[in-house]
Amino acid sequence: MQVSKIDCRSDHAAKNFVESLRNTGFAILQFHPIDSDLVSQVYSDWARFFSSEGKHEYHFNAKTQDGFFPFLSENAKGAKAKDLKEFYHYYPWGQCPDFLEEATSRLYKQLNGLAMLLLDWVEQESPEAIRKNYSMRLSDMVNPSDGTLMRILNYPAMKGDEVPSAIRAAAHEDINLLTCLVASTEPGLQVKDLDGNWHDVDCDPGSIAVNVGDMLQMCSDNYFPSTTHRVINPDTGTENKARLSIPLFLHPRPEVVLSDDHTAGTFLLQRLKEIGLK
Ligand SMILES: O=C(O)CCC(=O)C(=O)O
Ligand SMILES: [Fe+2]
Repeated sequence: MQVSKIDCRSDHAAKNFVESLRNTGFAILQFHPIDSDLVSQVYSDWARFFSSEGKHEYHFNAKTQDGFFPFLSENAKGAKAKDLKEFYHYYPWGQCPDFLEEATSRLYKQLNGLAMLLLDWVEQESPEAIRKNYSMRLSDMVNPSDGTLMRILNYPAMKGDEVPSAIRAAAHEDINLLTCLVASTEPGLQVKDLDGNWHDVDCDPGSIAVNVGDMLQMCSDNYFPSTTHRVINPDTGTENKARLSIPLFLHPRPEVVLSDDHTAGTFLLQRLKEIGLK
């Protein structure tokens, strides 16, 4: 299983992108419009945040879910051990340290803009029989939406005393419609094929990985697969560095209908309970 790399400048970008989502649940974007200097700045600013004790003053709000989630807060659905990560949920309306606000909000806006284009590509390239299941245009489900969040993740260097079964991010599927993941500066992301084998996602620094979440799988009647993925631990020695990554999770407004059984709101609540965040 090889996740395709898409040149966003190509005339065939939309078709190739959607074909890759359909086949693997993932696509890697190259030559995309996200400003790489901004990405570098956001990474170095947040590395500073995670290395400071001040981070604990921004502890997440359990009701609104914005803020800092300390190390070992979250487990993947059904996983016993907690993931070896700490992270921050950034929403434009939520709490954010002053020194991070300007660059972080700029990156949020850029990623959100890219995501609208990608949803239009998905819409345009969906077969008519699938498109008719969408309760509205896909981009209208999330534009605007207070639920879309940017997660800044820090996987600290391994200390050697971790629970043996714990990994950086245990196998999971994303809950939301589509995820735009700013490539990490370190490897580790893997995707699972239908036979249960794991494959490295060859996501060079500078690229953006995009993947289908459960909500798009649901509203496309399983046409697009919400593929299982995980982040594995580094080898010990020189490979053992902290790893940062930044996914933007596109969440429709709560009242948006996804299927006969679920709105985005009811589905999200069910999943947050399953992963220990509610
Ligand atoms: O860190 C990564 O590369 C992936 C993170 C991820 O899959 C998630 O937070 O849902
Ligand atoms: Fe994920």
